[in-house]
Amino acid sequence: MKKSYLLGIDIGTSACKVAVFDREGRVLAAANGAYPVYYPHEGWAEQNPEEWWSAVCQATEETIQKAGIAPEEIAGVGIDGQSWSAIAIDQEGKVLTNTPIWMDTRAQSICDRLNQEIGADEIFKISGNSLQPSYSTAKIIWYRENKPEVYEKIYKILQSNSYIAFKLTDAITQDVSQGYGLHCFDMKKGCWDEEMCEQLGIPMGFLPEICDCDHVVGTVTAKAATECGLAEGTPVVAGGLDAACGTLGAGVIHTGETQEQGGQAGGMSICTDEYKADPRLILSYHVVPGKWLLQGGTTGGGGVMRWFEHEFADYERMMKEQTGASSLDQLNEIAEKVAPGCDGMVFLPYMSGERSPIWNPYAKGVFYGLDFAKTKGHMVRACMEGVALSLRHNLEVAEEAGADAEVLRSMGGSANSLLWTQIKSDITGKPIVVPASDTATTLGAAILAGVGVGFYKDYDEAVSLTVKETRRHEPSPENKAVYDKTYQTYLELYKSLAHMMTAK
Ligand SMILES: Nc1ncnc2c1ncn2[C@@H]1O[C@H](COP(=O)(O)OP(=O)(O)O)[C@@H](O)[C@H]1O
Ligand SMILES: O=C(CO)[C@@H](O)[C@H](O)COP(=O)(O)O
Repeated sequence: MKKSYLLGIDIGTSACKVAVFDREGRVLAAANGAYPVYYPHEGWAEQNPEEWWSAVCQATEETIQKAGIAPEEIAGVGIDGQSWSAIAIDQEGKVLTNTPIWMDTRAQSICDRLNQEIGADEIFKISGNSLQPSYSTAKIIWYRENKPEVYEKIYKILQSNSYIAFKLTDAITQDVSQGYGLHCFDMKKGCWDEEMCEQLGIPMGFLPEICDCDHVVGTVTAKAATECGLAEGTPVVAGGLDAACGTLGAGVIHTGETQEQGGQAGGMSICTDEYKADPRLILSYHVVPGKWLLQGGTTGGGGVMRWFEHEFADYERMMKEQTGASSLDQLNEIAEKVAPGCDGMVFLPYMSGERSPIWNPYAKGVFYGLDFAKTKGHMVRACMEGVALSLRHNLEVAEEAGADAEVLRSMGGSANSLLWTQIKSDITGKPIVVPASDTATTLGAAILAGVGVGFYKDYDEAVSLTVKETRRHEPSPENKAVYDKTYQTYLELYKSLAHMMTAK
């Protein structure tokens, strides 16, 4: 049977997305599978990888069925996933406990201790990243100190995409783009650093061998085929970090090109061909060989709207039954009626502490500027502007680090909002191109599979065939002038409140 299609799987924070693409990047069908984030204590955020797998199985079956193709027509599968998991599996491949995810900051005191003992500069020199609790590193040590019954059974530590690759193929892998989660990963050489592993107290035996993201790690097993509806024997590539796959799926593969992301998390990734680290930012390898991504990664992105909708949109959900407009679309409508600058309201989007560039796990979300004249529309718009202000903050720090962004290429669910994308363009003063919103990340994963199985000659060919511009936003100089003032308030607000945002 002719192998004409590629399948991409994305382990996002709010849901897994699966999509099947043809060679030109057209989406034949897509499906989502939702799962919860558990917040058992303040600062904790966990997910159950077995729930990811169930969601992947359901969404993959649904996608193939909706596409109306035979599973045998799929030439390859690529998987991408959220960063900084610490999925502990035993010798039989059983998940030993829920994994703390990238939003989880429970291990702050372990980071403080290691930064003191080893030296924050020494750790940064090897890893290109400052040691913070959101990364995988301290989570593994947390198991040792707080869950010895789990720790003593650990065979390997996996990342989100490598766990799904394992469920599909039985192969235990670690791709190069997710290496940045561990501070014993040498960010200049792209391999584990044995000495730093030892200093940090991470057994080398826990860490799978590093491979390229487009490396075929195995084929779908008979068991996985029955569970998820793929054909036994379909090649699976290692895949990579979701932000990096979304970057590829948004067409960012050359130095200086920049992705802007609005999934649960927000931020941006600037593509570079030289090692350029800054302790205030995040550095990873791109999924495209020979490139790095200098990232701004915030905790509040699309997730802010998701939270707002969940807590405050009962009315809009009720109205959906009458008008057919989704609650998110209705929130966009009321926000659009409010002027840029939100009549002085400012929102700090630090909804799970904050990652770059302030790195404060105790930071909190703040609405500033409420009065009796303010409406729900003001609150929605302030949320959108706050996320865009954190994007500008990261871009300015990246500029200080020597990485300038000119045009931003958006990806993730937030790019569905024309208003939010325009706000981001106005606040940053940068043009924004939108190739695809919901399917950019799965497209990136599918491209990795395509390059891995020889469906595409190289990344240039894959991107030129599959990535199309769907719309473009130009910054408005008038709005930018208003937002320049809002930005100063935003910075000032955190500076004034930071002394209250500390450990209890
Ligand atoms: N029309 C919209 N307006 C505003 N936000 C939206 C809209 N559509 C989707 N989003 C946001 O996109 C986010 C989901 O993006 P997605 O890329 O699927 O996330 P993840 O990969 O983290 O699961 C949600 O948090 C949601 O609030
Ligand atoms: O940390 C990063 C990238 O470095 C985040 O992008 C997370 O990987 C979460 O991704 P989403 O669930 O928001 O897509």
